[in-house]
Amino acid sequence: MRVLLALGGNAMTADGRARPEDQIAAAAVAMEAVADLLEQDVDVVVTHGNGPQVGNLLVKNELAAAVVPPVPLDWCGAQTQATLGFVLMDALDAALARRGLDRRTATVVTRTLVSADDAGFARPTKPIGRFLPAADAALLVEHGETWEDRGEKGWRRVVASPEPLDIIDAPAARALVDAGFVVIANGGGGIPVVRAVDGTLSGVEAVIDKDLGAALLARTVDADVLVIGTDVTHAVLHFGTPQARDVGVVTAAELRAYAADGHFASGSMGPKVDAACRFVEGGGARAVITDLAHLSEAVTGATGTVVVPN
Ligand SMILES: NC(=O)OP(=O)(O)O
Repeated sequence: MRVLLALGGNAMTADGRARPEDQIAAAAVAMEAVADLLEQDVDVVVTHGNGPQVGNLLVKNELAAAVVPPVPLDWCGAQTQATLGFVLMDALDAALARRGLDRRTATVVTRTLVSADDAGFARPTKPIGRFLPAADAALLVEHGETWEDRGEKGWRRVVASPEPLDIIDAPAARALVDAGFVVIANGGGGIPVVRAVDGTLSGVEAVIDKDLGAALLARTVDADVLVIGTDVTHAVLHFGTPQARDVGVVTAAELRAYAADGHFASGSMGPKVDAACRFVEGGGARAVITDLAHLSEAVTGATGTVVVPN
């Protein structure tokens, strides 16, 4: 069995501040689960989010712009692929060594094609970086940024998030998987690039949704199961109300109907549900949404929100 494991950027950052020590601790938990699966002869490919991390890098760039040249958002995304790849490889190598497993790990810097005409460029939807109180966010809106009320945690900056169309570097990831490497690829949904009429690629300032990128990568590497690791054990109906109810085993059609009824927040559970449905609608056997502590059980469908074909 081959599994694509998508780790949430928020789940990797404890309180959302994305301190290095929190990310290292979360990577250790997640990579123990990966090592468990490898020990059971399950083939694992890993991808990860970068929302908190790429937002923090953008702020550092902006604050330091008078001192050193700032870099664009797609460069920040590329930097998060390298940093999180490094953290995950260190954690995975340690977990493999404890079990005496002889596997090599590799991170692929991954570009993902988007359309320059994508409606997402005109309407920012992807939450990144830290949460702020409404008054602080209002000041940044006056400076031209787009911020959105994200509920009880506060306001969060939103940026363009075009649809992922093609994972340019999937062949490299696939070759490494086939050669026996445990591969980390398409972090942050991939570095968004557009193709000019002459065929050349160039980065664009956006952050792709990593769950939608994961659904595409999972099909590209022929994964049987997509597991989306986040900070909750299940998708929840009537979230935050006395009627709240975990979603267990569900068909893609049933889950899409719940989504159409407004049960899942945009930029949060919404894209995870969409990605899970896309994966099974495209031929995947099962997609599971759960937290980092339940990753290895989730692969068999024993826990979490388990999305199955209609
Ligand atoms: N790129 C992305 O979707 O990251 P998060 O999962 O951290 O929001």
